Amino acid sequence: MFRKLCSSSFSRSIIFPNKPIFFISSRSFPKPLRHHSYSSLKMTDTHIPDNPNSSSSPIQSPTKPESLRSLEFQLGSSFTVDPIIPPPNQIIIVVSGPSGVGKDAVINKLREVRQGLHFVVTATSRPMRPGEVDGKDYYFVSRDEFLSMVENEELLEYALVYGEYKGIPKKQIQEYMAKGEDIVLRVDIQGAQTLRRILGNSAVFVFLVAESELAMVERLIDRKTESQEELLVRVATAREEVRHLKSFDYVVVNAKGRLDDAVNRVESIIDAEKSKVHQRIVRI
Ligand SMILES: Nc1ncnc2c1ncn2[C@@H]1O[C@H](COP(=O)(O)OP(=O)(O)OP(=O)(O)O)[C@@H](O)[C@H]1O
Repeated sequence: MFRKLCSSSFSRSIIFPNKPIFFISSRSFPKPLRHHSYSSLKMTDTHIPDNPNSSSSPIQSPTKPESLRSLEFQLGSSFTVDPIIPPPNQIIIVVSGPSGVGKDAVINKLREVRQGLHFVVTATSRPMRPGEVDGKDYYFVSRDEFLSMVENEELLEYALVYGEYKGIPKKQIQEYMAKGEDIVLRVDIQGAQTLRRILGNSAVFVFLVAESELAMVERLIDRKTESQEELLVRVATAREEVRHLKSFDYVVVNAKGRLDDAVNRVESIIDAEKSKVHQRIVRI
């Protein structure tokens, strides 16, 4: 019996909780047929028109516009193409980790593979390294210029790192967020700690680690940008810095030869943040 109801002309009638039953006509707007509520309806109450040829004639189902009109009529409002949820908020993602774990390498790759991100260019008083470009890798400024930026409160945060100043220009973040872009900040652990105090939970903090201490030290040696004394300071500092992991939201392992995996992981974090029901709200 039930199968007969479903497969016969019954399928042309629409049953809706607490709403009248309609028959869909291809020509006219649906009119109420009976005033049954769904809960009071019994199978035996249902109007099943006799159709002796039901096995041979094709089932006539309502067209899509008819079905939509009928649903709108019963619900008492039209369907709109407006998004069901608002677009996700822009995020600030802070990528940090000890010296030599591959922060620059991960960020440079992320820049290649992901649209809609603005990578904040940090201002620094340190001299340019071979191959670095002013305005791309850093804004290279003199010590005096840097200190005047501090005085004018142009920096979100700044620090003295290995004897040189580094700071994040506020204006750059505000400008790109206004354009709808997400912001990526690349900072050392000290900078991340300060940013956590300033931004709280409004930003996403990612801690990059190498697969082992040895791997990290080898990467620094291979990079050939530090003297032996500088290497000693960086490696000793890195040992201490791993203890700050707990104040981060995510950790990503950047293993030797697996840079793409680390970048994919960072992308997944961005996607997860964008899918959150309770979005972070950035306040600068
Ligand atoms: N997954 C990886 N596999 C192999 N080498 C890597 C990987 N990631 C980074 N490197 C290399 O390790 C070295 C250190 O990386 P990078 O300069 O990106 O580190 P960093 O965290 O930005 O360091 P710092 O904080 O000192 O600037 C670079 O020579 C880089 O090319």
